[in-house]
Amino acid sequence: MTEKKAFIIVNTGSPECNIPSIKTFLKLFLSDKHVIRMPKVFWYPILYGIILRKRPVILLKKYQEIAINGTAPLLFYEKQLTKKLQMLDGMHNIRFFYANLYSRPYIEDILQICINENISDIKVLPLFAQYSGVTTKAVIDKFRKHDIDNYKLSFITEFYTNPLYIKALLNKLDFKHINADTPLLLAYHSLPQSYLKKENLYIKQCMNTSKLIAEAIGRRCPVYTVFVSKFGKGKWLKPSLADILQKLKNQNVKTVNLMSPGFMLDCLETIYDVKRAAFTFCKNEDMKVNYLPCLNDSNECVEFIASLIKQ
Ligand SMILES: C=CC1=C(C)c2cc3[nH]c(cc4nc(cc5[nH]c(cc1n2)c(C)c5CCC(=O)O)C(CCC(=O)O)=C4C)c(C)c3C=C
Ligand SMILES: [Fe+2]
Repeated sequence: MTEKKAFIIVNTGSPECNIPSIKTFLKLFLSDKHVIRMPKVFWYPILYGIILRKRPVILLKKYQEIAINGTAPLLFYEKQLTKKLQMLDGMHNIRFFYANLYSRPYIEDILQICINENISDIKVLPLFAQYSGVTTKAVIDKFRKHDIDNYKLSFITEFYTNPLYIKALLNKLDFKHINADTPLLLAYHSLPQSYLKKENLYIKQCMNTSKLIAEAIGRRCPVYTVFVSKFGKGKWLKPSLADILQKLKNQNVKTVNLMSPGFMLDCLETIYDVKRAAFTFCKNEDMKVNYLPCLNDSNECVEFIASLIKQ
């Protein structure tokens, strides 16, 4: 009998556009020890007393604004990407799934399907190009917690050096707009500075991703690494997107290109904290911003993931 195989792409997830779903999503996200490293006795009063009361209302409006056909963009693209992978030639012996850390379908749900269907070889792709304890490790630990005898479990991580990933990102750039006067800003999710001792690898990998992109475009324009989506108080990784836009404004720069290689799929963070934040700044300052979407369900992204499966 041939071995049954599954390939699972995994992300943080996104809630449905209603308050209870957003509350559950935030509760799971912000109770995860990979994400919040403060002792629970100090953290829970803030989480339950303030965040879970106030933030869902603010987020509901944002998720409603960015929804695609009523669905959060991250969930929309995960579904599309999985469908396109399943339709690829030569992949009919593999079942493709998407799963999430903090929203439906949860990792546990997909693992249960694999068990029910006697799938014994499971390959997991956490959709984070740069390794972080917050994201990649959270995915690996969740799968390992449910590890069961008699099935093979493997992970594909830290794929930022993969030439097909870089090629897929480059494909988003319009080379007509790449010149010495038009800086390219590359956005990655920020982290609290207090995490840096353990997360040195993450920063190095973000910087190296930017270097690989700069080299691939022949250093034809200035390239800046920026960190976005600071959450709460305290010091986070810098420079922020706002810091660099202000610096470029002071240098009289008129146009910038902007993309988010730290995110495979467009989501609240890329649409609000990257795209909208830059548009708002540039509108006020009379600058132009070309926002380049994430890889999402593009053919180049499908081709890149297919190459990982064949490895
Ligand atoms: C301390 C809090 C957080 C850390 C650290 C953090 C790191 C981190 N996050 C991503 C990717 C995503 N984050 C997303 C949403 C999100 N992130 C946090 C908090 C931290 N993230 C919160 C509270 C939320 C929920 C939304 C909000 O309240 O602003 C998402 C999904 C967004 C969506 O569309 O639903 C992604 C993806 C990375 C890569 C990362 C560190 C490397
Ligand atoms: Fe986040």
